[in-house]
Amino acid sequence: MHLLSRLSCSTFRFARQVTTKVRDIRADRFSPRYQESNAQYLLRHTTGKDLREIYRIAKPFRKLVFMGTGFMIISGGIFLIIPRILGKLIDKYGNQQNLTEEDNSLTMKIATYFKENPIALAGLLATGAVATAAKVYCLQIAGVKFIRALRRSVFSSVLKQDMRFFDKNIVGEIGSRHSADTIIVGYSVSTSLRGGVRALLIGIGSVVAMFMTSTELSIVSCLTAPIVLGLFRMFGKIQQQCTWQLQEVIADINRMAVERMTHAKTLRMISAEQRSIDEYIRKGDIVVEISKTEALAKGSLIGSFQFTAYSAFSSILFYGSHLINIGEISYGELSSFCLYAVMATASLSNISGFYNEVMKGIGASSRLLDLRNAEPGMKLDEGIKKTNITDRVHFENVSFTYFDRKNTLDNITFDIPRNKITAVIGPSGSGKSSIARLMLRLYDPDSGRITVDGIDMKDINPTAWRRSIGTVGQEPVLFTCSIRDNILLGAENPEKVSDEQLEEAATLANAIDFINSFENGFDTMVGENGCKLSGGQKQRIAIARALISKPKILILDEATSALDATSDYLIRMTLNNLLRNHDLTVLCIAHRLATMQQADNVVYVNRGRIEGQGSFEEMMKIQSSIVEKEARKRGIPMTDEMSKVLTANS
Ligand SMILES: Nc1ncnc2c1ncn2[C@@H]1O[C@H](COP(=O)(O)OP(=O)(O)OP(=O)(O)O)[C@@H](O)[C@H]1O
Repeated sequence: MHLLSRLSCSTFRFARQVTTKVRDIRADRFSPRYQESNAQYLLRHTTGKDLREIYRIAKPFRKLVFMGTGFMIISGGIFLIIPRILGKLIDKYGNQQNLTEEDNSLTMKIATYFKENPIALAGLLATGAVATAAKVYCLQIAGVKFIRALRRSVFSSVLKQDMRFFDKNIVGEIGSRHSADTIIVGYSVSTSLRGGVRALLIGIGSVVAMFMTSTELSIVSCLTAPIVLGLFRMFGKIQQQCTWQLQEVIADINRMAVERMTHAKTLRMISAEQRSIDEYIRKGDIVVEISKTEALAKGSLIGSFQFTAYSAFSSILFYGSHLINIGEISYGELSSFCLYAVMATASLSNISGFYNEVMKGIGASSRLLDLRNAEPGMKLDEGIKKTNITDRVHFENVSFTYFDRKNTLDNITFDIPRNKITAVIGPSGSGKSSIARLMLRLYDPDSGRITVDGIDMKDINPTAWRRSIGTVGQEPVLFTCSIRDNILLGAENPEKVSDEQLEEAATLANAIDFINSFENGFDTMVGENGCKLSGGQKQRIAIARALISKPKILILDEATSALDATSDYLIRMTLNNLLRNHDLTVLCIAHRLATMQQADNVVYVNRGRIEGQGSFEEMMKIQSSIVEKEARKRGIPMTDEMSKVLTANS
């Protein structure tokens, strides 16, 4: 007893040290974001609602789960009965001295039958093996289907979020969650659930069989149960904390690795490879550090468990041989008891693994369900389906601010009339692209309103509206597929677009010559984010993508900034032709007034406010006063050269 109490005291002391270590790692290394994700936080926030939701996602595959569980019961039952049969056979055919009475029990009859028909015993074992294989198959497929359903719902929910969601969240990390966390949840609902339910069934079955075989020996074995449970509780908790922390750090490492590998060219240009490698190694060190603590907790748990189990076995054997001597039990019964005790011990260890995996799965699922259930502020497909402009788009006292920023646009009022080119010019960071984003209804204004032919933009279906707009952004984004597929992404029904239409869009965008110069023409792969193309080529493909659906509205945000003077000129001519021959309304964003000669109306934006608007000629007249005002604001002496600044590069 004294030894036991000393042992438990030192174990508690050790556990306290490990817990403190975990806390220290957390405090030193993690931002509040990580701290929020610790075990208690996640458990507190994992509600019955989450579990019900997991059940709802898994519901379509319940047939497979039930079949798997059925096969598990069959195989578990077969393997549970075997030790009992073997024990009976040892007693009957092993010259047993203490067997005084004739055994007419059902188990003995079954044992005798199998002794006389060994092929039937082999058949029973084979049935158990087939049931095990079927169980693994059913539950594994259920797990894969569950992961697919969970991923699908998380992916579609993330893609349907409004822009403010993406401003607030780190996309790389969401990507990592989407791939890693779904696997963890899927693993816990399939593999660990399979192992856990099996361990639970076998564990309960073996304990019942132990009591049926010898109550006295069972009581002796059960004396160690509180120690085992205490050990599980202590070390299991530490292990859980480490596991959750590991998930957080690994998500961060993945995000960083993908980002740095994607931008390897930029890293090379700024010679930041080694710094990135060092950062990666530093983060990897944190993983090792947490893993060491986890391994220490795991090792201690297994070691103490082994110690307790062997002590219990020694007691069973000592006490069991005493019971044989006094004729309380037989050799066969002691053998059966030992086999059941081994099974119960193995189950207990499996149950602890299962508990850890399920806790891991619950932690991962609560984060995934948060993503899945996030409600977008703006519904993608609700509202009036407006797809053209009959009069004008009107910005009326519009103010707008991004998350964590102040006054991006401040009380702006201007018009974008139908069939005209409206240019928005102004210095960098003045809010020009934000106007384009509001026009696309990527965001809604904080105050004021934007109307299209008198209809408030907030009542317009964003998807239908955006489909009617062709957009070329400042940094054209291409996807990792062929030139053809990149252009077709702009079409509502790509399968209905003919090769002639594709070539027409490429010709209008002045892209056809370079596309034809490639060996595979439109089927040339553009590489990750178009890395196999030049900036100007990417921009021209983006212009072709914007033109493929023959939009009624075009938004060009510095759309020709990466083009040479000739390509720029040719595209401007194309737009002029389109304007003349088609019903086209254009919002064009540029830094310099000089590039906006074709504009019907020019709006000058500075620091989120409109500081002047009028025709190109009118704006040319007032531009030097704008530059002068700006120079005065910044305390720069005005020179003749500066008044030409807006016309530079014309
Ligand atoms: N997603 C965002 N979240 C927070 N702030 C943003 C976001 N996008 C832009 N901003 C900020 O809003 C302001 C206006 O940005 P905007 O992109 O509209 O400027 P711009 O006039 O188009 O600049 P540029 O000519 O350099 O492209 C800037 O101060 C910018 O830092």
